[in-house]
Amino acid sequence: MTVDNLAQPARKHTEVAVGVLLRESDGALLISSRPAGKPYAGYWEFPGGKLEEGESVEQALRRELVEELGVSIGQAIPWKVTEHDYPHALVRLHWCKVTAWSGEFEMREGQQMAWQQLPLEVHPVLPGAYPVLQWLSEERGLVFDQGYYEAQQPKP
Ligand SMILES: Nc1nc2c([nH]c(=O)n2[C@@H]2O[C@H](COP(=O)(O)OP(=O)(O)OP(=O)(O)O)[C@@H](O)[C@H]2O)c(=O)[nH]1
Repeated sequence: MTVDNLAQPARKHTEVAVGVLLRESDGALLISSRPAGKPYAGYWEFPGGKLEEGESVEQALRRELVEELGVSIGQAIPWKVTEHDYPHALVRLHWCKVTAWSGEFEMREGQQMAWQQLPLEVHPVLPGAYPVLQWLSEERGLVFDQGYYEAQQPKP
């Protein structure tokens, strides 16, 4: 262990379950805007949220999608795990694919949602979602251009 490690306790990860909802008819993906009052309000992201005490990723995702969008998901298929270090939190994102759900979409937190093809037309996109856009692009034989999304970030 280095002196740095002793001086600065490791930041604790915030575990987050995130759903990539894929529409069967055309492969469109669901993206939603972060509600007012949260960090990065107005940024577009994949729906999901933090795990609560004792919850599995699938349980948290199921709960969050009811709370945010009013839909009940079928199976959450674990896909990948990423980490992102934001000024407000060090997050570990558990990405799941979801291809089945029931219920009508309702924006229960005053957010917006959009079914999108790649590259996304909505902006700005939360940087923590870039890796997923890259994997989805690769799966579809498309080029992922991070610069396209970075250019749409608000200027400081
Ligand atoms: N839902 C979601 N969160 C993401 C994505 N990418 C990403 O970095 N994150 C980060 O993961 C964390 C998720 O927290 P959240 O604020 O959405 O969770 P929550 O609904 O449980 O929030 P709250 O209980 O604090 O209101 C945030 O730090 C957010 O910046 C994404 O694509 N979707």
